[in-house]
Amino acid sequence: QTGSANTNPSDSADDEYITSVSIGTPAQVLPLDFDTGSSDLWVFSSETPKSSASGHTLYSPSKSSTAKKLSGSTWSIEYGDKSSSSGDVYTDVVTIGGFSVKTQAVESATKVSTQFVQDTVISGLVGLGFDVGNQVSPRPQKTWFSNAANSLAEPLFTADLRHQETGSYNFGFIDTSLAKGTIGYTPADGSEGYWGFTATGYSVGGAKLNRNSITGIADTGTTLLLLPDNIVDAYYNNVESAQYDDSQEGVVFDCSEDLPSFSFGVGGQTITISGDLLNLTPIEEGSSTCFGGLQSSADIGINIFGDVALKAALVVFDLGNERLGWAQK
Ligand SMILES: CN(C)c1ccc(C(=O)NN)cc1
Repeated sequence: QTGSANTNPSDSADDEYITSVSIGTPAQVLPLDFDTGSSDLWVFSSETPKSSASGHTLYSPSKSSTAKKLSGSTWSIEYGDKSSSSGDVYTDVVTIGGFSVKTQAVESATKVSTQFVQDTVISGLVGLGFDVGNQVSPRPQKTWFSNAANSLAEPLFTADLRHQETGSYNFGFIDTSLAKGTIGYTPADGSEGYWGFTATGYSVGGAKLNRNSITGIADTGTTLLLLPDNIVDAYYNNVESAQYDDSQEGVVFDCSEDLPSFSFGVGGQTITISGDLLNLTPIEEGSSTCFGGLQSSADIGINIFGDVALKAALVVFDLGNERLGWAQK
């Protein structure tokens, strides 16, 4: 068996990617953010305070004949950007891309931070990280993919995120036609719950790869490519108008400037992110100052290959072989 779901950028900056997920009987369809950087499936629900829930599509367990309360279980999660949510837990049928998991832990939010309240284009997250990262207590729950893996044709999924166009999450199969290059594989370290890996080097503007290990995570739930300062500086030294903007908390530059590409080595392949993909968006509507897709990871303590990097590739999240595959797109 397999599953295939379309995913769409949430806005003109490709801030997030939205995928429709069906929960319960009859089906309640919610727009969710697939997140390989976390391991909880949580949703805005009938239990979310009305003032926080306004504008969001809600899951109502009381209206689902297959919903069951997971008594005594609660959850609480905080993300890298300090956003957070918490609540209680149901089990219900969850269908993604035509593949159904009958008894999936659906974490219902009784509290959500302002970042989520304001982000009305999504009604929750689908964690696609490793089960060790699940935040349900007293008994951690499995992710949707972990529950599905044994029934899928192959225990893997792929992410094909695109700039301003529809992409896909495929489960149980690899559609190699989505890629231009060969898929290069490298070991994945799931011990922290993330899809951790090590890139072998980087280059700016098509130059020869500087060999240096960059350990980070492949995170569909993070917008930016976040790397060490020495690499960020090496890149922006090639962007004449680049400067650090305190209010924006990142490097900005003239939108009219042609940006160099940025490449990284992984699994024996080189993934090249075009300059266009590295110009994320004007800092404000109509501004001629643009915000960079590559920013520093110094304040986070972990390097994150977020959507800016993932958009340049077809990425294979191979649980069965504990490895990540990358192919140029
Ligand atoms: C506030 N929102 C929508 C978030 C979504 C995802 C994340 C995240 O760190 N994922 N790895 C943080 C915040």
